[in-house]
Amino acid sequence: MADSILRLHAAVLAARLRDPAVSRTARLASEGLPKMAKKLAEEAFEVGLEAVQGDRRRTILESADLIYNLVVLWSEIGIAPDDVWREMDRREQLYGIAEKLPKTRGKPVARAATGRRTLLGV
Ligand SMILES: N=c1c2ncn([C@@H]3O[C@H](COP(=O)(O)OP(=O)(O)OP(=O)(O)O)[C@@H](O)[C@H]3O)c2ncn1[C@@H]1O[C@H](COP(=O)(O)O)[C@@H](O)[C@H]1O
Repeated sequence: MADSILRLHAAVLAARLRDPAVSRTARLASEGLPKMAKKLAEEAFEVGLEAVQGDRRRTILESADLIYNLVVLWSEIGIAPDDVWREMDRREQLYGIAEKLPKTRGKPVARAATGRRTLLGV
């Protein structure tokens, strides 16, 4: 899936330069960030709606639309997939460590270099 999103990101960057009359991506780019944000929110809602209605197939279709609109929005503000992958890796390493530590008051704790237990301020 990561490769698909990388290919989609490259295609979106290229499509932004095309004629808005023939490219949806170029049209979204010409309409600007508020329109992109609106479309992204709409698609997120549609994913949830189809899932609640039990329509697996349409949930998959709407999920692909959601990812497309997310990548279009990323392209508008200079976010590349790798930026998001790095954050996901950071969380995995952080929470992965936390999973091995006893939790206190519902929050994971981490053992500081000094050996003192501290709450993860995430
Ligand atoms: N991956 C996608 C992609 N996914 C979804 N969509 C568009 O997003 C629409 C789904 O959102 P909506 O249901 O809101 O669409 P809608 O019903 O037409 O609603 P409106 O926003 O038009 O009112 C689909 O009808 C597609 O037109 C996509 N359009 C383009 N791509 C890819 O983006 C790249 C650039 O393509 P162009 O934008 O066509 O140049 C190519 O690699 C394409 O494959």
